[in-house]
Amino acid sequence: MLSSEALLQAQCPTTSGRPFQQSYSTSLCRLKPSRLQKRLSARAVSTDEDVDLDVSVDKGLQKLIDTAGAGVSVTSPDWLTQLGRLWGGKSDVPVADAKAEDIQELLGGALFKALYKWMVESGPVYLLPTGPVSSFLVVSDPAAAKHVLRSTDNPNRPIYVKGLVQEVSEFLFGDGFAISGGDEWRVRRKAVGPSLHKAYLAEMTNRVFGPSAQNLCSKLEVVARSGENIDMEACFSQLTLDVIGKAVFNYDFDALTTSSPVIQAVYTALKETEQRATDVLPLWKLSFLHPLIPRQRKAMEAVQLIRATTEQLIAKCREMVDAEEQARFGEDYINEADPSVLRFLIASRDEVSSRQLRDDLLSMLVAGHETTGSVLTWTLYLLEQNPSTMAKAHEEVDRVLGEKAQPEVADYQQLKYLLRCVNESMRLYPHPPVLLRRAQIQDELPGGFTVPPGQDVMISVYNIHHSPAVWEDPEAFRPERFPLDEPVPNEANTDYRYIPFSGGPRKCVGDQFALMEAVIALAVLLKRFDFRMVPDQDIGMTTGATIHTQNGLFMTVKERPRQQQASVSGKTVTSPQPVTVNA
Ligand code: HEM
Repeated sequence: MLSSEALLQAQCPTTSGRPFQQSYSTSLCRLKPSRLQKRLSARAVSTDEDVDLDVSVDKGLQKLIDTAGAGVSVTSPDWLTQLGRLWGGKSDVPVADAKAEDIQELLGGALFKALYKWMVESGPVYLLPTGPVSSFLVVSDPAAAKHVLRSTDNPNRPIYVKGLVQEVSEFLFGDGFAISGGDEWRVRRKAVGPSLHKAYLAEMTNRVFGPSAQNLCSKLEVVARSGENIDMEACFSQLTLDVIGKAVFNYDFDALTTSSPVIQAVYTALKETEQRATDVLPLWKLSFLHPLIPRQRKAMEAVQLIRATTEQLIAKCREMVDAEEQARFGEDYINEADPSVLRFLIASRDEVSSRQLRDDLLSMLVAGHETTGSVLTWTLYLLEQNPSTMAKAHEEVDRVLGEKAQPEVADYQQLKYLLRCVNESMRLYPHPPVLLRRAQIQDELPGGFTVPPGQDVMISVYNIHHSPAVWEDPEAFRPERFPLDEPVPNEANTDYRYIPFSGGPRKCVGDQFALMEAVIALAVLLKRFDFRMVPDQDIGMTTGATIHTQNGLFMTVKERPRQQQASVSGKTVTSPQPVTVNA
């Protein structure tokens, strides 16, 4: 295997340190706006030719707007590449040869796949022009990714910030700590992080992860009896909303049995953040236009729904916390009736505004829902596609669970192979597939690339995880590449070759929560059922912050032979207990 440094040197000569963005902006500013707009309109591509707009914007711009609120992003048509070449100065950083047709077939699909193609052509560090005054420095090298991630919001090395992520998702996360930076972020992260302590995760295992998965089993039982098929991606999205609702707010969305508008709202809002990041003309920056643009209207409606839900839940919880409980607050504080993150934060008497609390909790709701849902979707898909791996997973689940219908914490620790299946699935399908950062000052990446101040950097986790220079046989689903007697893979023990939860100070705060939730859900489901893909299905791939299928993941479900299943009446089984706000 090539080391990351060797890969950099072999494929990418060093740059002379030209400030990329500055050279684009100054050069392009010389173009008359009307000419520029004409060019943009001519090249803009859309998947929806019949966009129905009730706004009076320029015809050419209409194609950039997606009334569906999902699916259309426009990035780097080839004239921008040519401009990149023309005004690229003396820099040796390769400019991606992005052709409109490369993008066209991926629109509404998996745009991050184009990043892979350009990595193969241009090397692990290249420049991707994305607009008249913007570009991304795309990084697909573990050493460079490690450097950037560890220098983000690092008080000792404050080089990178979230930058564009903050700009494009502020409408959703507001003051939430997932997008803030500097001291503001540090204080909030210190307050929220401890809420996910070990005792809390153990409590979640028994009260939330297992019982919620059992609720999904009840739904699947009906499907198994009828012989119909079911969209497992939708099921996992419902399951993870139920889990995060109970874990963060002690609230049961009951998404598995009633349709919850929050699911669509979260998807619409996340898709909007992605679209904002890749729009050639950032109309979203003109907030006075929002009421006139259907896509923006939809996004704002989605955010209002999520905020209103969060505010109601906080108000209910505030009423319940009394002084006695606050006095009992300690590092591993758990309220027996309500062990939620919300209760923890209110009981900690954290001096924080209602808005800050709302946005922090909203951050956790959004960050912890779709991500785990997508991990479950792709893990089940990969297991179904690889029968020998599925057989090993079944064997482990049956052996470890025995008569139990759901694992306890000690069992979770024994479900090592299933955890490696989840780890490997997150290598092949990382959520999100790219991480964004912005350089605040000039920097130099390992390998000698100079990053000018203000440069947006896109770390392609997907590329790192799929690069043949980093992984042997990268496209194969092989959980065995992470041996059971070695530590669970993470960014530190793989030297940033494996970064599904990011790394450095901004690493995911819910990584252990998510792994436990996913493994427990899969164990409960595999114990009970056999899953088969509906034949001749084109599941496709698209993104909305996480990697989704395009058409759902339809499966038939069959109860496994009785002797392998748990005895639901057995003493070891923790029966599902619905969590309610008033509990
Ligand atoms: C498998 C599921 C999950 C995946 C793949 C995932 C992935 C990530 C990644 C990659 C980041 C870092 C983004 C960056 O560096 O720009 C992140 C941040 C974050 N995640 Fe997760 N996450 C998952 C589950 C969760 C859960 C369950 C929660 C909450 C309980 C959560 C809460 C957060 C928060 C609050 C942040 C922001 C942290 C900060 O900026 O300090 N995530 N997640």
